[in-house]
Amino acid sequence: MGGTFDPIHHGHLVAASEVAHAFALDEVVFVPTGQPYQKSGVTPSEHRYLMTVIATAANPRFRVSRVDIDRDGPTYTIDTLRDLRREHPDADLFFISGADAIAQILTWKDAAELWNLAHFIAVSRPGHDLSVRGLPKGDVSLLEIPALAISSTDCRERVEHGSPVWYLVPDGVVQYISKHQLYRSTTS
Ligand SMILES: Nc1ncnc2c1ncn2[C@@H]1O[C@H](COP(=O)(O)OP(=O)(O)OP(=O)(O)O)[C@@H](O)[C@H]1O
Ligand SMILES: O=C(O)c1ccc[n+]([C@@H]2O[C@H](COP(=O)([O-])O)[C@@H](O)[C@H]2O)c1
Repeated sequence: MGGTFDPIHHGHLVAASEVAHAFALDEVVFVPTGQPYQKSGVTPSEHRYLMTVIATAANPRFRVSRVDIDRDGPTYTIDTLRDLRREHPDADLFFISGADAIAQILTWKDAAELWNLAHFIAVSRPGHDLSVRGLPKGDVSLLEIPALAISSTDCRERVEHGSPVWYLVPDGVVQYISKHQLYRSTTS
């Protein structure tokens, strides 16, 4: 599952857990982006990586990969999947993403080649249509998951305004955000 995870929240974790169950996956690899070229003002990757490690540590089937944060330059899924294929030459690879991300996938770098590298699984997300119109049949699966209307943007804004993020993100992530004073406005 690729994501910026700024911060990781329970929407991500429920999506990963539901897909792992539905597709009988051996493990889910969370891959925090290094430089998500379509987003600005993103928190340094080591913070996002460590929050992802904290959030997934208790689940023996969850793992976090550094392939994207250790690669220089903008993060493209084509490179993520090639790196993961190199690490796991015999694995069946699935790429998990939300309905909002899957809607954009044809705009991603080398989109036509992505389908040869993994099977794509799009999960439902409140506020976004779950549809594979225009995407290659057979290469993308859709999965309805319990709706959690949580976004990283909302979590960041809550912290900035002094509102709680308890139960939106795992407890360890609440504590990590507080310890490192992430998402505080620099002007206040
Ligand atoms: N609540 C959710 N339910 C289902 N999928 C989600 C949810 N939140 C995020 N996702 C999916 O998880 C992947 C990684 O998401 P990302 O790290 O960008 O989180 P985000 O909450 O969308 O962040 P931001 O608000 O900063 O854009 C994306 O494919 C996204 O669609
Ligand atoms: O490959 C691309 O061009 C591309 C463009 C936008 C997003 N992605 C990937 O989509 C995943 C979700 O991204 P984000 O920024 O919404 O968290 C993450 O793994 C990104 O690397 C990939």
